This record gives sequence, C-alpha cells and structure tokens, in this order.
Amino acid sequence: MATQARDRAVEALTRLVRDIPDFPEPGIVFKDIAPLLADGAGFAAVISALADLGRDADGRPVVDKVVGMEARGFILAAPVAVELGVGFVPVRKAGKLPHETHRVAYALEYGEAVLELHQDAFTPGERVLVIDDVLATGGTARATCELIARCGARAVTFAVLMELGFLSGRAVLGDVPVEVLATV
Ligand SMILES: O=P(O)(O)OC[C@H]1O[C@H](OP(=O)(O)OP(=O)(O)O)[C@H](O)[C@@H]1O
Ligand SMILES: Nc1ncnc2[nH]cnc12
Repeated sequence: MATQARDRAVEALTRLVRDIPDFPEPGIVFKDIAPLLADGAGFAAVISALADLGRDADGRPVVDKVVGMEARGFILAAPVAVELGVGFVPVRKAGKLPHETHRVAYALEYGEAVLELHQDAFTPGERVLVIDDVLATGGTARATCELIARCGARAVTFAVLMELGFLSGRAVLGDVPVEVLATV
C-alpha cells in the first residue's frame, strides 16, 4: 500500500514538476511545483506518500506534530498533518509570528534569511515530522531542526519531494533521518 502511494507520487513528480532556468537569479534551475499542486490526483499522491513517512507498519502516527516552512512547506505539511490526525506548526520567515519566538539565521541556494518558531509551539519531548518541497543546500532544513530543538522537541524525520543531489544538503543535517521522494 505504502509502496503504491510512493510510486504514484514519484510518477506525479516526474511528470508535473517543471524546471525554470535562471530563476530567481542566473545559474539557478528552479524546481516549480505549481503544476503538481494544480493536478488534484498528483497533489493527493504526494500528500499520501509524505503522510506514510509519519506512520508505523500498522498505520498509526509515530509523530506528535508536523512542521512546514514558509511558504511552500506550508502547502505540503498542513494536509499531511490532517491525514495523520496530528497538529501542524508553521516555521516562518522573520517578523511574521506574533508571540515570543526562537530565531535562526541561515543561507540557502539563492540568498540568506531568518526563520522563526514560536517558543511554546511544542510540549517538551514531542516528535516532529518536518516537511518541505526541496532540499538544496540544507540551510532551511538545518535551521528548522535547530529551532525545533531549541523548543525542547525533536525532528525525527525530514521529508522532501525533491533533493538537489549535487548540493549535498543532507550532509548538514547531522543525524536527522532524511526521506526523499525523488533525487534530481
Ligand atoms: O536547502 P536550501 O538551500 O535551504 O533551499 C531549500 C528551500 O528553498 C525554498 O524556499 P524559499 O526560501 O525559496 O521560500 P518559498 O517557499 O517562500 O519560495 C524551498 O521551499 C526550501 O524551503
Ligand atoms: N533550485 C531550486 N528550486 C526550487 N526551490 C529551491 N530552493 C532552493 N533551491 C531551489
């Protein structure tokens, strides 16, 4: 069952993610997931495959929360949390969260930014599934795992649709297990 969901997701990714050369700056080949999101069956396939990564063999959730990073991570992580029946927590870019936050500065494939997380987002010891669309340099993922740790919780899996293998982003994630539906 899980294998079938994953196969459908990989097929959808292969068919519906498009390459946009030189966006947002020269030399970057941007992986655009808009056509995938616009395809009902394709979108459902990737959500189902990602949700399977948060369940045990009996179909029970093995995580307490799902985290998504602004902005594309939100689109994927929120429906995964609903499928798993657990809560969703947003990691946001600087200045957007209204309550007290932890902050981490980071670099990504095309720039630098700051991510924030509400200090009271987790109960200490909670297990977290982190979801995003692309793993490039790993800067965003690493900053997110650091924020989760500062809140006393633990990122047990970092899951993405696509890994840009040539950037070796998973190397900066230490011992956080990385799950990737497609390497491009
Ligand atoms: O591994 P990295 O080098 O950190 O790059 C990956 C990140 O870059 C993109 O987000 P971006 O910051 O462009 O934000 P967006 O989702 O708002 O477009 C993508 O959605 C990942 O979060
Ligand atoms: N090449 C890329 N395409 C889409 N999102 C990205 N985030 C970082 N690098 C990216």
